[in-house]
Amino acid sequence: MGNKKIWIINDQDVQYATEHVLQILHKGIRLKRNDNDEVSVICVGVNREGEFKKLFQYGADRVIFCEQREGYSISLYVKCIATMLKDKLPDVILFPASITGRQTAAMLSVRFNAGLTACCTDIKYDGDKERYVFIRPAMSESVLAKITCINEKLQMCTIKENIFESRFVTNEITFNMEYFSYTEKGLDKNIEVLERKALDLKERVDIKSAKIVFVVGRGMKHSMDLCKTVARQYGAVVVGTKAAVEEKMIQENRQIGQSGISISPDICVALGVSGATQHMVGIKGAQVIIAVNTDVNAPIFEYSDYVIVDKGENILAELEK
Ligand SMILES: Cc1cc2nc3c(=O)[nH]c(=O)nc-3n(C[C@H](O)[C@H](O)[C@H](O)COP(=O)(O)OP(=O)(O)OC[C@H]3O[C@@H](n4cnc5c(N)ncnc54)[C@H](O)[C@@H]3O)c2cc1C
Repeated sequence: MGNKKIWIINDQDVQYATEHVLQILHKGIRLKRNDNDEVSVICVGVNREGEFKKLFQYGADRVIFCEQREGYSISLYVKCIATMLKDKLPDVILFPASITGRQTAAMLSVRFNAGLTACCTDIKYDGDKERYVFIRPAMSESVLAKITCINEKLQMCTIKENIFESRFVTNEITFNMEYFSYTEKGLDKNIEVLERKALDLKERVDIKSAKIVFVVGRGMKHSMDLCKTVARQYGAVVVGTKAAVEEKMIQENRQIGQSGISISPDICVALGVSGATQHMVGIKGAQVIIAVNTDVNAPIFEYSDYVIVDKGENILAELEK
């Protein structure tokens, strides 16, 4: 039973010590069985000493850094980390379940034939089997699956934000930096970044800390303008179901539920939402749920504090100031 190398892959190319990464870092530290196990954070991108310092303050034993000045490209990112992997052979790799993290984890797991568990809610180490055990809800949250990779040594998982807590460890740090060099050959470069554009600020809403949300479902397909107008009047953020995303009523980053985000607002007004379990897991933290649905038997009513059997449009018209 050798010493374990626990890796955390950063999903950013400038700001490395994000809250999400610090949360995963704290989990990585708790997976150490003794002082010889080592937790490393892997950073690919721009040299940022202040960010590295924060990673050490939050408990990283080592930062492995590969400088890439050309900006983010998934192919470069994956190839760079793959080269590091071959060289340094970690035992377990934890990724943020962000778009970049998920893409990178999927591509690397195929390349290395490694086990990959998506969206873990906990990780343990089984000393008898010398394997990590990845825990996550399955079958509509009715069971907790414990997943172990039995075929390959390398094991990976992705972790959503706010599953673990970050924890400041110390100001007395050692800058244990390891520099890694990777240069992509011109011909290998099959993706070119033409333009980098920041998201429209209007779209950067802080959904997680919203106090009032209007959740729209497919039933509101023809009433989105009215819904947005009324939401604005009440200072509410408009989010929705997977069906609402598929119908292009809202953007993907506003999807609530199992494959989206979880919210815990003070008031959640659900309009035209049927109440599928995959959706309800994302709003179960709401203080008060008010559901409006034309179907008296809509499952969402079972989870709601107030129910209104009516068209969503009628209720919005009543609410409009
Ligand atoms: C692996 C997996 C992951 C998933 N992840 C998610 C997830 O993260 N988030 C998510 O939301 N879903 C998720 N789903 C999909 C989920 O199972 C449901 O299909 C989805 O939530 C249904 O969305 P909906 O309620 O908007 O649509 P529908 O089920 O079509 O419901 C529409 C509702 O609107 C009502 N209605 C119709 N007209 C009106 C009106 N004028 N006024 C008021 N009510 C009206 C209807 O009675 C109905 O109840 C997932 C599914 C799977 C298999």
